[in-house]
Amino acid sequence: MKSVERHVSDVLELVEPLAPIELDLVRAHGTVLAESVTSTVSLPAFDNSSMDGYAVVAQDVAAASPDLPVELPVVADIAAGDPGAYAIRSGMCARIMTGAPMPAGATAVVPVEWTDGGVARVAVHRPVRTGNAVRRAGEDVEKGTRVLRGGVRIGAAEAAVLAAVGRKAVPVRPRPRVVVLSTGAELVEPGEPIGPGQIWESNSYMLAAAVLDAGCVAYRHGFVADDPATVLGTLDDLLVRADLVITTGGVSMGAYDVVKEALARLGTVRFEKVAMQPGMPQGFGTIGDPATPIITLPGNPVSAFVSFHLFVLPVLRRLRGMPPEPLPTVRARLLAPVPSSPPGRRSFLRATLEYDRSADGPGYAVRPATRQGSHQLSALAEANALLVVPEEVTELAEGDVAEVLRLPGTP
Ligand SMILES: Nc1nc2c(c(=O)[nH]1)N[C@H]1C(S)=C(S)[C@@H](COP(=O)(O)OP(=O)(O)OC[C@H]3O[C@@H](n4cnc5c(N)ncnc54)[C@H](O)[C@@H]3O)O[C@H]1N2
Ligand code: MOO
Repeated sequence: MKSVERHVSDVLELVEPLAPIELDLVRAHGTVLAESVTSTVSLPAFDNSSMDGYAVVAQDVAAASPDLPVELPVVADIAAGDPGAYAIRSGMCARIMTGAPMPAGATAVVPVEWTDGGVARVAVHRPVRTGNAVRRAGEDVEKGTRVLRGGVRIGAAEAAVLAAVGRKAVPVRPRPRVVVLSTGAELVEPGEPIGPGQIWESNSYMLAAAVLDAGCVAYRHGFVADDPATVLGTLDDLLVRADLVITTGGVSMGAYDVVKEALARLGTVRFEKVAMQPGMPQGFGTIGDPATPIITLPGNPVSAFVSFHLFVLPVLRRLRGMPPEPLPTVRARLLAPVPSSPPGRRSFLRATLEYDRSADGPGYAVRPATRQGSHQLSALAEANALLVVPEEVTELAEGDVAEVLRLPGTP
């Protein structure tokens, strides 16, 4: 059987980062910057006050005290946004607001709280250091320097710095468009009546949500029945929308394993067994012209979920222009044993990870769920992590330390 690592590197071969497009800042949220951004301006662009108060020559108020305040005439009143070119000399001051440009000649700002707040004349009660409450031009960003590296995801802070340096649009890699298609004759849309032997379809909802959580656009097609011609026809119609297609179901050994049957004929999709539990039967390749990458996940819901997080997430990261990292890993002490794990296959057990302050010192602790079946969605919904049991390990005792993958969206 194929190793997990080998399968990750094989599926990653399917894709390249998407070609950049120019997007308005509002729409760029959640996309990934395609190249570094250099500022054409300094920030702040001009010396300005960080407080409401009075711009002074610091030496003028060096002797100021509550008992012996220094009184100065106020020769200007400068608000934020004031375009005027003001200047002061020793022996005078200007009232100034936060963000307003410093008048030429001033060396510090006295906060209004240290004065009597006068309008024509002001009494200053305390001395200030040179530079007090002054934000210098360029102390945040120097003109010509890089403010963001290519490859960063545009979130709140990134949007702020881009706007602050005056950028309206940026080159980004767009959100990948991912088509999700389930297969199976037993499937019924949730909300519809259900008959004998039927189940409500859940994989396409799960995967569409996981795709959205991964910063991509999801097209949930729902499901098609177990008929190769229908599967191929449906896929053909969906390809125009897709940077990646994900299917679930129909990849194992069954008599009606429709995805395998339909796609194996094309010769561009490989079906293999990966040495893991759950998620053993996997397929990947390309379909259509131009070739669109496709990853076919097993139908068991927990198997599809685990496979998505191990194999599809790195592919989506690469499409977005990010390093195709695996899920973040921590080592954690087991709070309960793992009685058995299949030899030769790596188990990914649903588990709850918590930060623990036990007598042995603080660290992570992990509790494997009791229901580990590939169909047991309730345990999956309670889990925030996947506990990894290596191929050569068949059981773990309480207190053993193991590797744990943190699922996205967990604190
Ligand atoms: N003889 C063998 N049987 C099976 C093997 C094997 O090696 N030999 N592998 C097992 C493993 S492991 C898995 S995983 C499954 C994978 O099967 P398929 O990918 O072919 O999936 P299906 O047979 O279509 O469905 C499996 C299971 O999941 C339910 N399912 C499918 N799609 C959905 C959906 N969209 N929403 C909710 N539930 C879904 C389906 O009803 C089945 O119960 O094969 C094992 N068998
Ligand atoms: O490997 Mo399957 O994916 O056990 O359920």
